[in-house]
Amino acid sequence: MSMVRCDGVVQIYRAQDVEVVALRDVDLVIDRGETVALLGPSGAGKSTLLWLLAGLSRPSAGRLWLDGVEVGRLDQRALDRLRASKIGVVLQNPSRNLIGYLPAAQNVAFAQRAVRRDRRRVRDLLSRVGLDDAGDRPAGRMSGGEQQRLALAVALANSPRLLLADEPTSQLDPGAGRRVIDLIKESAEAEGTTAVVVTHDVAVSEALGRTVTIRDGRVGSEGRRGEDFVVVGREGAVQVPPEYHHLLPPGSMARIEPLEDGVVLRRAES
Ligand SMILES: Nc1ncnc2c1ncn2[C@@H]1O[C@H](COP(=O)(O)OP(=O)(O)OP(=O)(O)O)[C@@H](O)[C@H]1O
Repeated sequence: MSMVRCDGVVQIYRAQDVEVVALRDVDLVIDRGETVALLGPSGAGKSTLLWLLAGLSRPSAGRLWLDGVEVGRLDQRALDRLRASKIGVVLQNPSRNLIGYLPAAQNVAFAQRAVRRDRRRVRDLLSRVGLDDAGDRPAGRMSGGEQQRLALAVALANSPRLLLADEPTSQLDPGAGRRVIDLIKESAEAEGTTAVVVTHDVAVSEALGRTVTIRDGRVGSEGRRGEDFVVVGREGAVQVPPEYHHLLPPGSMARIEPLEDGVVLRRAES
């Protein structure tokens, strides 16, 4: 069964009189144990999608399943329970994941409140993010990079089925970034944790099993094993990647030439 299934997911923000369509008809299936890098330009809708997958808001339209359960059918309490027991989240600003006055180790332990407490896992996670000796330090007194690593330990504390992380290496040097990547991959391999990671860090996207690129609120392309593919969306729509806009600029006319295994798009001379 898939861990994540989005079926025509739409997300609209309403601020005063203005509506922003952040996601439009997102179709996406992520299997259990997959590691996915969510890529795309600023404002494309990556954080919005992550927020929905975290159960932190509900889609404006469309259907979303997490671990086989349709989110729209859960009441708030059931959704909170699903989040606490099955989902781990690293938000973009790491301090938002942490309780500043609590020592690091207690932050990790607190994240186990909905599952069985496991002190060994707390110690092990702190060690794997390179914070072995920092367990007694209040999270609020840690550097941005330390908080970012602690936030990952907190997100993994409850052995989540689904790990969601928004730019988890943005404040880390390459060595610490590598540890974070390794921990995400090892969790997937050893525990079957599905991971979806928003990132601009090439080291992260290259290390994960699959890339999904969001452009203008849609799944524009996907990459597997180093090869990129455009995705034919609903009603047959395809996004021409920006690197080919000089050949086929947005708004230009094109001819479609059928081949046996697909079609070719050629700019029509005006
Ligand atoms: N709370 C909000 N209210 C109104 N509009 C919002 C809100 N959050 C996001 N948006 C808008 O929704 C769109 C998608 O934003 P989102 O943060 O999901 O993009 P992103 O791909 O994560 O960008 P970045 O890489 O810069 O973080 C943008 O146009 C953004 O301005």
